[in-house]
Amino acid sequence: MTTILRTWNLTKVYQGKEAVNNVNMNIKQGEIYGFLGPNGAGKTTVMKMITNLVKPTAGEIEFFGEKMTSRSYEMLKRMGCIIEYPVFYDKLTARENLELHGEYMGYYDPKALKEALELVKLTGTDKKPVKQFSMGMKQRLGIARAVMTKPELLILDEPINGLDPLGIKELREVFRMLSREYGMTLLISSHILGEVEQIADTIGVIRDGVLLEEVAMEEIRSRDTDYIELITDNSSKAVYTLANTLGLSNFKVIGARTIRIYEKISQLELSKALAAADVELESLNRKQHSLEDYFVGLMGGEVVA
Ligand SMILES: Nc1ncnc2c1ncn2[C@@H]1O[C@H](COP(=O)(O)OP(=O)(O)OP(=O)(O)O)[C@@H](O)[C@H]1O
Repeated sequence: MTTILRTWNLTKVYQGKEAVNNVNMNIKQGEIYGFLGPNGAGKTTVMKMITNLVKPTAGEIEFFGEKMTSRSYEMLKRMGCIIEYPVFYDKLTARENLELHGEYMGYYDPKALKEALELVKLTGTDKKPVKQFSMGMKQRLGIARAVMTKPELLILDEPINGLDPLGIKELREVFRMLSREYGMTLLISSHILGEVEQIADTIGVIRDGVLLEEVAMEEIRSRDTDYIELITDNSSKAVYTLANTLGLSNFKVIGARTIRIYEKISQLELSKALAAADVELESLNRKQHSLEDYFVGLMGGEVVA
């Protein structure tokens, strides 16, 4: 898959403090990239640098293999974005707002406008002034505006903030449609793991301005295995004897007395092996190494699961 956006040691210093610190990000064409991190982690700042709203202190951004500068206007036209929250002319209707945007962008295509409104299910309400819109409708109108010009990369900063469960569900469907049917690449930030997990193909985890991990969801899911943890009252040698007696192939010895077994064993097998290896158990725990454990651990508990 082609990498369409890449950052190299992207850094932003505000008043002597690094808000973003040497971030190397890789976003592939057609994927949904979930940008996960607690409040103040640096997500918005990264997105602002990508969209040329903030100048990087150091580092580079490459879009479709070309280095971006503050004058890369043509490249910026290939991106759509909603950073922080979408702002409209409140007294104008939804349609008028989109028309104005089209004019401003030098892009006016009534068919694209109609399609964008349909996509976010606002067709019937396009003649209402935006001031009568709910938060969710404004968010959807913002998306219609961003996708109307058919960007290749859509950047959305915490798009589900302030939405009710139905609004969140509808928006999730819009994201999936944009990705699957339109082949659009999406960069979506959130501090809610559950949200990112449901839609992202790749997750980038940021904390204190540092990108801690960038990993495909598929890979994370394959790590998502159950295990049994046995703590014995013997030495590590006894732990290995136990593993041998059980004929284990997928296990890990952790510390001197603990063994994690990643395969299914019956209670009977275990009792027999314990007796044969002359090992006594101090405790046995069945654990699930879940996505939640993984991310909450990574974020130091600062992310909402
Ligand atoms: N204009 C600015 N001047 C000074 N500091 C700033 C500025 N913008 C952001 N920061 C600081 O940079 C850090 C990263 O902020 P940023 O808004 O990028 O985080 P975030 O992950 O998007 O969080 P949130 O979800 O709360 O917006 C924070 O410590 C923030 O206070």
